[in-house]
Amino acid sequence: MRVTVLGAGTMGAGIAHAAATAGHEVALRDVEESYVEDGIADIADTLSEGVERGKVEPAEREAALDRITGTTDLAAAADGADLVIEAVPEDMDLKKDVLGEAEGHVAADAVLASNTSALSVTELASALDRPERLLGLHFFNPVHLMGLVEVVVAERTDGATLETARSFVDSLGKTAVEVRDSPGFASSRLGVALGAEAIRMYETGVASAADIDAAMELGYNHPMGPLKLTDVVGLDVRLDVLEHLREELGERFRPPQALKRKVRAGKLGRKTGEGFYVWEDGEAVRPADEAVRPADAASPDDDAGEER
Ligand SMILES: NC(=O)c1ccc[n+]([C@@H]2O[C@H](COP(=O)([O-])OP(=O)(O)OC[C@H]3O[C@@H](n4cnc5c(N)ncnc54)[C@H](O)[C@@H]3O)[C@@H](O)[C@H]2O)c1
Repeated sequence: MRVTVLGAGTMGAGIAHAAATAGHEVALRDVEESYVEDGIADIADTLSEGVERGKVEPAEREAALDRITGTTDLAAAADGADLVIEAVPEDMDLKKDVLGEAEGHVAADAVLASNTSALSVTELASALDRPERLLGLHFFNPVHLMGLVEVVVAERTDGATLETARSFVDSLGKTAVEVRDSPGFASSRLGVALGAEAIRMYETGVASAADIDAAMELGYNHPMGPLKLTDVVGLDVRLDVLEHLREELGERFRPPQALKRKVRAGKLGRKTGEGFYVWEDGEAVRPADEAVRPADAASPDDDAGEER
């Protein structure tokens, strides 16, 4: 398959890596030459780590890199594409423009896909002449290690588009879950619901951060507890998702006060060195053990009058 990836950032480079490793010809496009080069350098580094760990044969690394062509030229990138996946920043207007422009360069039966985390794929499709050819392909970071892809079926996605997308996901050795286009899809909606409840338990003093996480890790075999995972994802990212889901789905997604307070204080988790844990060299070294303020100890249902 000829696959065009738009955006050579974290996710675009990861998707290009996964597709090339699976034997697809990949065109990777970004707006600046240096961004394209950085994306390809990241893929080369990740493949080198795989070789060092004995997971990737040196010849496989070379073959995968040979299958990737970097460019800033959209027409060249989209030429002959069977599948175009956009992984540009999470902005509705930008994504509509990028998909609309790409549609003008591909055959009528090419499939278009968005890696959006949360935007409505149905709304993205409204910008296209052939909305039935668009769906969501929601990859997870780091793409080369994560086994899941959410296949997001928009209102007008047709069967042939879905079939092509499913066989592409299969070819990557990943598992597709099919989700109707709805806020938070399946993964983010459930993930933030668990995270938000864990934060409410933390702020009302039900248990310490470490014990809440241990309950899920040891009692439910989650590889990482919900508070530590919130630190890894970024508290600001989680807050944005909760605010979006609250708007779309209602008050059960209201962000907890402790989350808002930490974000306001710049305690965004691993990337800033503190969230629910203190982080050093990418590792959680101890719980942040912040004193719980009396206001937080009130029932989370008592803060209906809070500012937003
Ligand atoms: N980072 C994650 O963990 C994650 C996980 C799942 C989904 N996503 C989604 O994937 C998308 C990309 O996220 P990211 O983290 O890779 O962002 P990023 O900022 O790392 O990369 C985005 C890239 O797109 C490029 N770009 C901007 N305009 C472009 C255009 N017109 N054509 C081509 N490239 C263009 C930028 O220069 C940048 O290199 C977002 O929609 C995000 O919500 C991110």
